[in-house]
Amino acid sequence: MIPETLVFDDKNDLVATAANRFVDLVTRAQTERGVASVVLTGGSNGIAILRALAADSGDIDWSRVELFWGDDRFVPADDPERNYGQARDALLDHVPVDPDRIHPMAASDGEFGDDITAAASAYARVLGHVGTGQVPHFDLHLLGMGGEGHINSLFPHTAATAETEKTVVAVEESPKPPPRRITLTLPVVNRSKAVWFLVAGADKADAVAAAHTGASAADWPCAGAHGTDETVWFLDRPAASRIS
Ligand SMILES: O=C1O[C@H](COP(=O)(O)O)[C@@H](O)[C@H](O)[C@H]1O
Repeated sequence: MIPETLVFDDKNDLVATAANRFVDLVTRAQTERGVASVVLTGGSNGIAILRALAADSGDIDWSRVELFWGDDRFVPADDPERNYGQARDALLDHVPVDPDRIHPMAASDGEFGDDITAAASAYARVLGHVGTGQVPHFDLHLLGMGGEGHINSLFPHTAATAETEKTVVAVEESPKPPPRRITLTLPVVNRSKAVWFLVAGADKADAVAAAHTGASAADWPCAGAHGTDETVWFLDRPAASRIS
């Protein structure tokens, strides 16, 4: 399926448009299936869209949204690096989400202590136990992206990016700090109906171009992610500068 690529003059417009489409997609999923399932991401734009939704989330019924994370940093719960904590500050503390439908990854001082492998396995069980007993076909998976093309905590030329069986893996030596992370794998990302990339900045232009020209996921992990129904790239002009 050909991805949809939207280019914005202004990063604020990128975030505002993605937030509006988030509202449309989630309310449509709720009308069709009752509950909408969404995978959140960290990073600058991943958190900016949550702030926009805290200000205006239209007709979303937050009690019927199931929330997961694509990755998180394996640090103490109160560490500002936690994607979950940032999502709480930006959105979750401001809307009436059902606490039973919020599924964060474990922190390094949580119930699995410092055992990151146990924490990753536990998240795989969480994915399997919500709803149908199978890993969900998420309605939406949001993705930020690094300049080297990483998505979630899937970095180029790593075992995590090459994983084809496990749904969730531990990353012990992330090239981007902090080094210890938990991440969904590409087979799980690609079960999502919609995959949206939220990308701004000239430092991301090479990775955007690689993903648009059929690069390998090993070289550019972003190139290996796509939705079953739609893949949308929300780009600012500098990030889009190397695609025609
Ligand atoms: O480390 C991470 O980085 C990416 C992208 O971050 P950005 O600030 O360059 O947009 C993010 O999507 C991922 O969840 C996070 O753990």
